[in-house]
Amino acid sequence: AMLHWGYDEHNGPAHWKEVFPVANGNRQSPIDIKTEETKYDPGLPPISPNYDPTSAKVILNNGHSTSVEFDDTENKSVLRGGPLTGRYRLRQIHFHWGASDDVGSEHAVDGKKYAAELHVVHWNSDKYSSFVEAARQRDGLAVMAVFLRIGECNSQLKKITDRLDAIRAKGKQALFTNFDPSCLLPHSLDYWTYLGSLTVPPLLESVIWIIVREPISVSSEQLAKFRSLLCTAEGEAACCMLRNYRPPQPLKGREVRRN
Ligand SMILES: NS(=O)(=O)c1ccc(S(=O)(=O)c2ccccc2)s1
Ligand SMILES: [Zn+2]
Repeated sequence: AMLHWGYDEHNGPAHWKEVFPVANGNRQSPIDIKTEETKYDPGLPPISPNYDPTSAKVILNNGHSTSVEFDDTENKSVLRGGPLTGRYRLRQIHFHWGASDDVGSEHAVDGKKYAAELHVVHWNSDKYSSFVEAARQRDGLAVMAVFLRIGECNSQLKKITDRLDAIRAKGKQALFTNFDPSCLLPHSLDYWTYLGSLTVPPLLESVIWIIVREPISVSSEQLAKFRSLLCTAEGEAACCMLRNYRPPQPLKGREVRRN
């Protein structure tokens, strides 16, 4: 069976069930959102992110993606509203992309994949006392997803893509502060929402997904910088992080609501 999970032929999403049987569970993510089958819910309020730029700490290459990690020791940066009950504390943001611009997002919309997808990860700090505890609960995590489509250079995203050469190898991190991830959100925060899971091992079924419907732009050159990140540590034979998306999973009767 696979040694370390990844996105290659020998350790990719088709193999993950060998070590993480929940991969075949009833609320796996991502999904293909069939817009005609989504249900309008007039009771769904707007989502309201409220982030403090001083929460940002480091930018990291964890070998599977690049993430910006936030200080989540207090309720300084939280997401509330939408399908959520109470406050969900900002933990980290990260990205998914593909080997070419025509694929890369994890969620799809009527079978269409975007070039990449931003995930803004939060945990239920009103009900649980730690991220790790929350990650094991059905309502423990809330991930806001934003699609990236190929277009003009995204000046806000540039704050991240310009730092990637400092963290090329797996395990490398660099200081990254004074950053409010709201700057990456589109004008409209209209969304779809459904109950799902982490899209990476351990694939925990603890995520309330909030998929923002309006995409943001990214240039082809910016996206190429993500692909030049390495999945390997310094000193190891270099291997580029060409793709890191899981394909859509069975809906298994779940409802997708929209506001
Ligand atoms: N793609 S995703 O949004 O589902 C996701 C990937 C990784 C995380 S995590 O680092 O928060 C994390 C959370 C729990 C366990 C391990 C990592 S969340
Ligand atoms: Zn993700």
